[in-house]
Amino acid sequence: MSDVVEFLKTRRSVKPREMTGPAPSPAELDTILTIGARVPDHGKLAPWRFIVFEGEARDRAGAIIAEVFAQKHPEAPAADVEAARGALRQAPLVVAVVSSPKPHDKVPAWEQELSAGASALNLVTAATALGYGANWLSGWFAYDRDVMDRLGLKPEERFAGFIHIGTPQRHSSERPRPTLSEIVTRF
Ligand SMILES: Cc1cc2nc3c(=O)[nH]c(=O)nc-3n(C[C@H](O)[C@H](O)[C@H](O)COP(=O)(O)O)c2cc1C
Repeated sequence: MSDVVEFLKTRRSVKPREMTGPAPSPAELDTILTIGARVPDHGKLAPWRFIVFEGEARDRAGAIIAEVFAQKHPEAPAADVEAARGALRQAPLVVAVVSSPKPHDKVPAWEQELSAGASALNLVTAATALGYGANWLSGWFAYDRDVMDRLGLKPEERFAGFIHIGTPQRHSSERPRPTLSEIVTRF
């Protein structure tokens, strides 16, 4: 079996709390983003874009997330506000995948959204192939219009997810997978 097949058969996500620095170097990040942009994309519309949160940018984004959370939950305990503030702070690098569908008479928005999902998985796969840990996560703030606006999303855009990337501190245990007989039928 080729190394690539073995890699794909055994790839596992890493929890952000089990990641530490270093983050990918600038050259490695370029490689990861380049692979993220190399996905099936009907009509070559590039219906996705990436926002990189690294270093103190994670704190600026966290301050926005915490502020929106506190406004909407004035009774929330301080610990919950702090958890919101730390949403993007565990991994040293977070890349948001923004689904950015373009009006098109032949390519439905659904296909463009699927392409954004492919892009998110390619980022996870590329980071993992370079020896980093990665995890595709969302969270309430990924769907909150105020957070979305303040992180720079246009009205038609949504987050496909946040890809947390860092150096794994330990090996992730296996996760149950569906058996093929549960998910495969033959027509
Ligand atoms: C769009 C999307 C959002 C996700 N959001 C979360 C999340 O917020 N929290 C979480 O624990 N897992 C979330 N996951 C699941 C993880 O990315 C991942 O699938 C899971 O940890 C299993 O990882 P593995 O199959 O890559 O090993 C999300 C997955 C997708 C596709």
